[in-house]
Amino acid sequence: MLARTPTPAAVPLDLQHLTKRYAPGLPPVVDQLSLTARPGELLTLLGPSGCGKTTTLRLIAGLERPDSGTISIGGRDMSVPFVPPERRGVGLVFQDYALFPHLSVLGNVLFGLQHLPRAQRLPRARETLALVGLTVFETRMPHQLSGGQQQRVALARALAPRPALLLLDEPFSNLDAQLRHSTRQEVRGILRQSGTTAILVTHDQEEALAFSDRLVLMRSGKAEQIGTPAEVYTRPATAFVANFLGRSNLLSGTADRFMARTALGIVPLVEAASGPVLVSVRPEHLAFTEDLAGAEVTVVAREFRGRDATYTVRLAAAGTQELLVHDTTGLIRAEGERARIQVTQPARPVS
Ligand SMILES: Nc1ncnc2c1ncn2[C@@H]1O[C@H](COP(=O)(O)OP(=O)(O)OP(=O)(O)O)[C@@H](O)[C@H]1O
Repeated sequence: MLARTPTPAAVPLDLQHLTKRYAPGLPPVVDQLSLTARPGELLTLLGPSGCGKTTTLRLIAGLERPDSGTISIGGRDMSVPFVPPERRGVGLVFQDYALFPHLSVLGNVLFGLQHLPRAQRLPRARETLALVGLTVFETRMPHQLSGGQQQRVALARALAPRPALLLLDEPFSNLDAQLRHSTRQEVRGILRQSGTTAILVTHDQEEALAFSDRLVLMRSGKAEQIGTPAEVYTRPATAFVANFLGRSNLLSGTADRFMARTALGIVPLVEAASGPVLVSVRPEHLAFTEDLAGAEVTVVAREFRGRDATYTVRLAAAGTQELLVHDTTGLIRAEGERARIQVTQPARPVS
């Protein structure tokens, strides 16, 4: 890739109590959403289908008007008076790259630069193509490029005007698994290099964990939890977050400070709690043990993946309760086999 080209300082986004209903009387699809993106941050809106991710992005872009709440981009209020999409300094990249088929790669990137003085357009377009590593393809037509290359052209077209904020709506979902992975890493590198603040929408938890500096876990239009991927994964605030981000075992029990009594025995807790509690234990935080203090289980099913395996086990002390145990020892256990398991890391109480 060519040398880094200077771009203006990235300008953050601030949403306060943003609310949007598509029809009066219906529940809001974006509900009192407040969040702030830091300069240069890659922030992901993650959540199940219909939770309001795309609507939030459309509100930020100015393609929808909020019912209440405020949007400010680079410290500038977008709501009163309403700032139209083309005046927001925002770049958009969608799922279907939507390149102009009759324009070359260079032509596609130049298209968004009509507002610049003529002499600046070509150098800016070429500089941006260099940033995304497509200089040698500038005369190609879109149909002569791979899906990943087309997506990089779409990114270059959105980045060329140097937007204060880049909005990416499921931009990798049309790519096959391998290309998706590499394109995602490339795009992440390009955004980092250009210092762009970006908001990504995805329903793919692995993508959100790999791409983001912080993620916003959305549910029914609200932010259920905001944090770094590690924070949200290791310390899910709610059972919904624990289940949505990776697999999780939820156990009910009774807490007394940093311990909870559960069907698995005494489980240490990352934070103090008291009384009835639900704890989230990741499958990788459970292990088979020879220790007689371990909880008795019967192996119900095995998902063998070569390097590791996930077992479904039934707890002897809890009737039908089943747990997932991630195992990296390589020791194969048969279905129906009896074994013991223990918790290897403190668990998190969730609401
Ligand atoms: N123009 C519209 N008119 C009425 N309802 C809409 C409109 N656009 C979206 N909705 C509804 O608003 C809710 C949120 O939609 P939105 O597209 O924001 O969700 P999402 O989280 O992006 O979902 P997905 O991951 O499936 O794209 C859904 O119930 C959807 O049906």
